Amino acid sequence: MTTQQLTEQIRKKKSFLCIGLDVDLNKIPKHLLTEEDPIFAFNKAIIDATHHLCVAYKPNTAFYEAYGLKGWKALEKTIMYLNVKHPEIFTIADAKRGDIGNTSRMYAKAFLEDLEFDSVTVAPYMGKDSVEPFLEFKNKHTILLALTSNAGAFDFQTLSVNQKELYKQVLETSKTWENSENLMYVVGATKAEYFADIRNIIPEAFLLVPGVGAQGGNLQDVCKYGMSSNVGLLVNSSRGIIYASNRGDFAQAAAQKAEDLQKDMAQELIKY
Ligand SMILES: O=c1ccn([C@@H]2O[C@H](COP(=O)(O)O)[C@@H](O)[C@H]2O)c(=O)[nH]1
Repeated sequence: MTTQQLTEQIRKKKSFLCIGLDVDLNKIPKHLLTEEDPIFAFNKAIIDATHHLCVAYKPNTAFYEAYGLKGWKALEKTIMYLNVKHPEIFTIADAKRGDIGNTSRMYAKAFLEDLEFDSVTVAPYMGKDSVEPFLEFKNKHTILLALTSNAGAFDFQTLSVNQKELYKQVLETSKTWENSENLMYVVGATKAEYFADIRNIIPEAFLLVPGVGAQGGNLQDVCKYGMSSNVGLLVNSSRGIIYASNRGDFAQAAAQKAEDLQKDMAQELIKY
């Protein structure tokens, strides 16, 4: 999917919501545990109830890898279901990969070619040759960790390197890489005061913004400083939506939470 198509979907649905599919078998409704594939059954119900309210889904691969082969199968079924039933929805493999080039190429193939995700999250720490193999895929996107939502972001990302904060150096340097037009960036909603500086360096790039809902980030602040002329934001909520209820009404409860966020987003889209 191109970023232009993504912006069109955002305008059409009046939403830049990304729903995180972080499935924990200890948190899903008990009655689903008797299903042949409880993870997929949960995801399918959530997708069926929410697809009209969001423009992206983001399974965090940790929640699938933790269940071994069964988890990976459930991830494969989920992405296939999305690609067949809702090809207009942007998909993100939140895998946070990155290794020497030879290995990154295999990660890129796994997520962008084999599983056919639209994008994958990648850590910048190993530099240019670890990221460029992901960028080679046409109309696919590499979402680089820039300034993450957790407290540990201040351990390294905001440290000064040659008089510049490291996350700013990541933004600047990554713009020089081959096929850098395929880059998006992760910036946490909990760091809204940094968005203006970030937009000075990357005015139009799409930002994946986790941290509203369970982590306490504020949507209005993110939009005030982070929205670009093409919107340029995908705001993610995972636990705050998918675990709204653990009873029979879980999918409707998730849809209600997603609709609350979508309505707030529609208001923000009018403002900017
Ligand atoms: O900086 C980051 C990068 C990734 N994440 C991931 O996003 C979701 C957030 O889940 P919530 O339940 O809405 O808090 C999760 O998969 C994280 O691993 C992030 O939170 N911050």
